[in-house]
Amino acid sequence: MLTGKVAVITGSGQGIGKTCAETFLNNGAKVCLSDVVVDRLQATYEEFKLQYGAENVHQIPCDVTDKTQVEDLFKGTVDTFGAIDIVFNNAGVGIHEDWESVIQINQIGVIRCTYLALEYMKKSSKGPGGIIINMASFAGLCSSPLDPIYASSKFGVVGFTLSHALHADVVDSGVRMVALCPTFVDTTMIDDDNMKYFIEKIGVIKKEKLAEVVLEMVKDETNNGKCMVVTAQFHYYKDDFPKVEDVFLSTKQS
Ligand SMILES: NC(=O)c1ccc[n+]([C@@H]2O[C@H](COP(=O)([O-])OP(=O)(O)OC[C@H]3O[C@@H](n4cnc5c(N)ncnc54)[C@H](O)[C@@H]3O)[C@@H](O)[C@H]2O)c1
Ligand SMILES: CCCCC[C@H](O)/C=C/C=C\C/C=C\C/C=C\CCCC(=O)O
Repeated sequence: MLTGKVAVITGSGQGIGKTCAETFLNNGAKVCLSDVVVDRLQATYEEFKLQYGAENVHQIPCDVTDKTQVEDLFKGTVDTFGAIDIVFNNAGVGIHEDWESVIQINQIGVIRCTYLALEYMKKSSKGPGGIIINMASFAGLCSSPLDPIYASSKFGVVGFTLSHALHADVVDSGVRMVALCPTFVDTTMIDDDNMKYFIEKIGVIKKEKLAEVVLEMVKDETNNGKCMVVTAQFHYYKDDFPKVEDVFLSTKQS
């Protein structure tokens, strides 16, 4: 159970973010919903307020590419619920004509939210500690020619999360930093003819199943610096990323 815990989820007006919000609420957490699309956010907020009570759900519109809005998101959550224990940096876009905005939203947005959330969560700032889950993708672990920019943004999230988890600012902060790499999930993001071939080959993860894995990640207090891979068949922590000291210590000098 997550009773007494407070979660912030970016991009939670629909899709994976909305389903994870529902799973957190069902497990006793208070949730601050957030999205750049305000009418979608409002509709989800109204739905959850009826179901879970106004004391358990809050909404703050936020574009993760805007520093002031991200600051207002975390400050507003603390003002409302008193603290932040869980941040799910989920907001993202798929295939998009403006490649620079994909990097801005999917990669720089995650980095910005991580830095600002940490200020409210780390124990040295009298925060409660907790977990920051950064949404990447299986496309952040392998070459995927369908959209090199999307893949690049997600490789960036994996690299940032696994590296930042080991940084001095994080290791003693009481905050765990974890990356999430699912294959295709049943949201409108994958409504694209170019993906049909791949989807037929590897299948689709149900949002509800992914949300259960996210819940498992929240409850696992030993997962700092790990990367969770989720497929339609199974999920596991990928543990074969070399650390920089492993690379140098294992390299024979000629
Ligand atoms: N659906 C998949 O197959 C899949 C697989 C792996 C990873 N992902 C990742 O999961 C995340 C959620 O995707 P989804 O499938 O639920 O898609 P979705 O389109 O249903 O949801 C994404 C949400 O993010 C919001 N958003 C977009 N830009 C934003 C911004 N600048 N600021 C704040 N919110 C913004 C959207 O309004 C939307 O509500 C994304 O990061 C995506 O890359 C999706
Ligand atoms: C096996 C990769 C599954 C990635 C799912 C993903 O995050 C959903 C993304 C939706 C749109 C993004 C655009 C590109 C798809 C990325 C990878 C497809 C893999 C196929 C390939 O290019 O070889």
